[in-house]
Amino acid sequence: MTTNPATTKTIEEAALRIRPLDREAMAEAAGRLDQLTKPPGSLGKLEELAIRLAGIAGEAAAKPPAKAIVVMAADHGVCEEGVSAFPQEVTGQMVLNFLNGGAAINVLARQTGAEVVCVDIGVRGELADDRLVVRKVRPGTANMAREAAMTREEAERAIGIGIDLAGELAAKGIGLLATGEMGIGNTTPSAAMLAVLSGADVEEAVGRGTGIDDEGLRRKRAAIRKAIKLHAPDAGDAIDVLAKVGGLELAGLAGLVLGAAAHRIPVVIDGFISTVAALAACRIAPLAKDYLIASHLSEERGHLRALEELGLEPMLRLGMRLGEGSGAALAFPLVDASCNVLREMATFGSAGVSVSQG
Ligand SMILES: Cc1cc2ncn([C@H]3O[C@H](COP(=O)(O)O)[C@@H](O)[C@H]3O)c2cc1C
Ligand SMILES: O=C(O)c1cccnc1
Repeated sequence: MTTNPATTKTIEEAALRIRPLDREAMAEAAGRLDQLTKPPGSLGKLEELAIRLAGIAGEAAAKPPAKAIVVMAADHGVCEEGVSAFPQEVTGQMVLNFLNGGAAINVLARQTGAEVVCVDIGVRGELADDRLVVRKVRPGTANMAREAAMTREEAERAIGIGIDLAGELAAKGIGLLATGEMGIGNTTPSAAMLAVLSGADVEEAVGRGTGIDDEGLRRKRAAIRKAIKLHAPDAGDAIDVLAKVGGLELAGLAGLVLGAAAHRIPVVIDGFISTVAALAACRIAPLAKDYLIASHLSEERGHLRALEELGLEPMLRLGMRLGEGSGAALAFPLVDASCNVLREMATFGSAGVSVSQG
């Protein structure tokens, strides 16, 4: 398979730039949390998050960060196999909805003052709109049940786009990123990737996505089994898996995770599709895992398995199965809460509150 040395280098450099968390800053945050006017550990996951954010930022009490949700949009050739409850043109139609501010992600982002950055990384057809970030690698993937979804070079280019975008947003002052996606059919490549990367049964990895019926579910499983058999993706090579049975937005989001971690920026991961993209990123650069915050547990079958594969525990369980970054946006206030607890709560000493007797 051909590769482009420049893109291969972008990925390698980002992976090499990812550093372990700052243990000193984490110890300082943990020490401070124990001095605050509350029983030790009583703020549960907020405390764990505060400690990890300190390790990412390299300082114990950083301010709530400026936030952006990157919604990567792309089409999927595998839709020909009848794997989604919705027609493929909905991808482009929803991109316009995002740009006009009418989608669920726009509402949820507005509530937390987050920016939505919508990227065309592989939508079929031209979407002419100044507000759209156009970085199209190709107009949709090929049907993986018949041929590889894309070439390795294209997968690497899509990963590189995500890496570069994280860098551009970091340079603009964004301190917290979230993954979002739009791509009719994309739960199919996500399930295929999960099956290959985790060794899970196709049955365990595949869910109903937008709500396909039993017949559709059978077609979806059959398409995935056929694609895996046909291309035999190498489970030890996440880029091979992305190229053969993945998607352009999945590759772009894997790159976003790598780029964010390289810039010491935490990334809030949304649902099933986003988690599979993050899993691919962590197979490329395992240290990226410490920069991930799992927002919610999606209803989509396979999501729990994907989270377990990463060793992540979601903060919310709301029965959602939308994607777009919707669950991630809902977790933003929790990130702010953990920052503010560390910065604003009084200590036992400063407030004159008696400490524990044992
Ligand atoms: C109107 C609409 C808005 C969406 N927003 C996210 N998705 C979600 O559904 C799709 C994945 O499900 P499947 O693999 O079954 O097609 C993705 O686009 C995902 O982002 C949507 C789906 C629809 C129909
Ligand atoms: O969890 C998700 O991200 C998801 C689930 C179903 C459909 N679209 C997205």
